Amino acid sequence: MDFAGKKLKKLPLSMINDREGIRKVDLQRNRLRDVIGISHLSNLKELNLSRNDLGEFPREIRELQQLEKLYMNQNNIKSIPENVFPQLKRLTFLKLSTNRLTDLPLDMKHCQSLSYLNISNNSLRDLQSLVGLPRLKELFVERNRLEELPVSLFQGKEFSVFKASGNPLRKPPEEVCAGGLKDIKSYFSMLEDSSSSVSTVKTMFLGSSMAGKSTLCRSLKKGQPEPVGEDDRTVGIEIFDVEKENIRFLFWDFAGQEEYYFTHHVFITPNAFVILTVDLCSYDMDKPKSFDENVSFWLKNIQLKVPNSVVLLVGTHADECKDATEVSGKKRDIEKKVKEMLSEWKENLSQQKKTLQDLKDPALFSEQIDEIDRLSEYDFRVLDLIPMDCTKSEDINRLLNHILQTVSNKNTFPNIEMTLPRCYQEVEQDIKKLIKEEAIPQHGIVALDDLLAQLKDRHEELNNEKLSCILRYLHRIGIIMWYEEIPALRNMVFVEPSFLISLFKTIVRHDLAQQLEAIPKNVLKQENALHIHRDTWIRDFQEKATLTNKAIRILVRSELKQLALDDEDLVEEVVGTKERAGNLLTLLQHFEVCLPSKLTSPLNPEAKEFTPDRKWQPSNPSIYNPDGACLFPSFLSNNTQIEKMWGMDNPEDLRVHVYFLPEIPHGFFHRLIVKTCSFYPTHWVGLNECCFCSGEKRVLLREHRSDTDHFIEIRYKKTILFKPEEIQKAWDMVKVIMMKLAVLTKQWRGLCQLVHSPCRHQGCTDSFEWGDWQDWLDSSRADIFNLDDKITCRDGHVRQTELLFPKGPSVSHSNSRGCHGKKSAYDKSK
Ligand SMILES: Nc1nc2c(ncn2[C@@H]2O[C@H](COP(=O)(O)OP(=O)(O)OP(=O)(O)O)[C@@H](O)[C@H]2O)c(=O)[nH]1
Repeated sequence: MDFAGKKLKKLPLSMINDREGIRKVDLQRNRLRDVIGISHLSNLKELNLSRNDLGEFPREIRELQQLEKLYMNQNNIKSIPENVFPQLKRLTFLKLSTNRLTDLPLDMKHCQSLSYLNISNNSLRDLQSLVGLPRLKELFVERNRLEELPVSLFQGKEFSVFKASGNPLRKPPEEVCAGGLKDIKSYFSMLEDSSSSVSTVKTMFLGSSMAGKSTLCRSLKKGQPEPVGEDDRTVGIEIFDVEKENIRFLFWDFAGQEEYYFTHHVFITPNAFVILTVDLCSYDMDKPKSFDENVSFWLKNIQLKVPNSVVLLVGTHADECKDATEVSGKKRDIEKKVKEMLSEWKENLSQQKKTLQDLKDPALFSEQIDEIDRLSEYDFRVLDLIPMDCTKSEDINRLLNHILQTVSNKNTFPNIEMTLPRCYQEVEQDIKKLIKEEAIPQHGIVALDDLLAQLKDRHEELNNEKLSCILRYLHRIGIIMWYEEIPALRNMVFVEPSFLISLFKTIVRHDLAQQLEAIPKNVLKQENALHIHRDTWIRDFQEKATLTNKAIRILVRSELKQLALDDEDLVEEVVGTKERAGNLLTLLQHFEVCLPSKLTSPLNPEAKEFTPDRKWQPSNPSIYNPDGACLFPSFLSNNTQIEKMWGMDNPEDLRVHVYFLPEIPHGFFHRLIVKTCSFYPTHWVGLNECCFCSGEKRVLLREHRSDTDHFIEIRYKKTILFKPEEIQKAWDMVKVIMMKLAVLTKQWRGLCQLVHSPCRHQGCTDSFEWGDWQDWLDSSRADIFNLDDKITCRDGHVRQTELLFPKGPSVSHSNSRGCHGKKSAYDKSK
């Protein structure tokens, strides 16, 4: 029986009276506060009570002895009485996520058949009640308040899924849990031998160029002022390992110049302490731009990426201000503007939620409303500004004490202290020793098998699985880099991250044109290049943001030479050979920093022959071309090429607008381009536009940023779309882009999106809002179009619906449903 979204406050009588017949009831998205009478349905097997207003777990449910599946997610349940679950002997599936549970009943372990349990998004501190559930296979406990997981939960147990992210975990630390079940089990088994408690804090120094980040890092490490020359700009990122009062700090000093922003994103990770450095002397209270560039830009980017960060504001150059009054005035001004910014962000979210809830049928937007709720719950904290003079010892010490105090506060940093098996630290130290003893090359690039073998020599008790688990942990906290998820790099470990970062720096740097200019003649010769080639490389880079693979090879080679590391094998490893791309490009592409520019690769002799009427198999489009080039979209400065290739916009183009809340993160659009263009080899890229082709089909992506709205426009060029198959093809292409967009969005946890189709009438500003569009992305079914369906916008323009939004197979197309502007278009529930 389907009673979903009927605004019910009580169970419908028709349902209760049909006592024995009902097997399955869907009551989701109503306003139920109780379910009195539910026990009459003695044969009920599936009950969906999600998204209601239940404040208590209804005891009556224990009478439903045939119940197999129970959905109680998204209510306000605070506690569950005893003696319910032992009665539900057939219950296999229980979803209790997004409630207010602080405890679970002790007798929960007697729910004998339970195999799926989701209790994510509650306030649970303890999972002891789950120990002993005999059939549990899938367990979700994300975003609770768990500090420890009971070891007995995993003993003799074969979970197929276990998810625990978003908890202040210390035992095992979140970085271990992120490795999955195997890593958790390995961790506990290694913990049995011996353990120790360690406190590690990754501390990220961010802020505009010349603010004083490097000065702070070096001075804090030394415990006294350490001047940095004005021309000693940080390139990329520098890492410092600093131990103070038994707390290990990993200082990450991020370069402040704009050219580096788009690679920083990769290294801004959760569970870190952020120090945002602002030059107080050059800060101008009367110019909003000054606050935007020096404070708000950084805060927004941190908040979008890691929305539960703790940020400490540090105001440097205080000694260069006129007097103490100027310093305190600027401190107050920055703090006030930050507060306004944060409350504006909260207000925007609640306004957006209200807009969705005020729609005629808010149930169609329930997932989007949940997303907004999720964002509102994040606690992004910005601590008061500490003014200082980095050239003064007492200021450095004052800051150091303040940092120590802040990270030791359990309310601010609940999980810096963690319990680790002793071998975790031993393996880390052994890796350092291996480098020192030259058993691992100085650059730290080592084959996984080799590293495992060497570590095993020192730790007979650890097998490969356990060692890999430790390596994964070290990667997650930033001590080594091991990109297991990239097939080409799976067997490669970078035990010296600073070396890898220094390779990044050879290409991603503010003075790249000068670097190219400085390539000496003899080096050019080695690559069979002439001076005139070098001039073209510089021009191509400045005008088209492309850098040829030859130039990349030369730059990296000379960087390696400078580091006294120019052995040929390493060069091959890093910069590649004629047959394959090196590690560096693989990584840059993996992080969506660049993409191979226009394919001019030679014909592939392995390619399948084309036979008419048979589906054609393209040859490998990602073949590496040593004479090719890389395009860095972030370095582009105009859209000239796109304007030529795309031509004029036409109101009849099929259009989708993806709105970003609170805004499009810096670098997002270019990453989307890299992701999408690697899929469509024929493409043109510009500053905030990109256009690509697939056969006759042509699509444009365009980024719009204004003071009020940020959105990405997807535009499918007007073609005559008559037949459902043609329309389907157009939507398929849009779908591919939106899928890439959704994948990318996962990297920014503080982000949510709304999708609109603008009215197709020239000059009309009305638009239609899509319902829970993620369902469309997830579904593999073809959309079904009824070409007679019409929809009317607020301004009275009547349009066929199939060119406004894709539809699920049985969407109601009736105009009488009142699909006017800003109403749901894609109805997932139908
Ligand atoms: N007088 C004074 N000089 C400072 C202070 N802090 C930093 N400086 C100087 O300002 C200059 C820039 O400092 P850096 O630490 O290199 O700045 P940064 O933020 O790391 O800059 P990027 O590397 O470009 O990101 C250096 O010459 C420092 O010595 C301060 O509080 N007072």
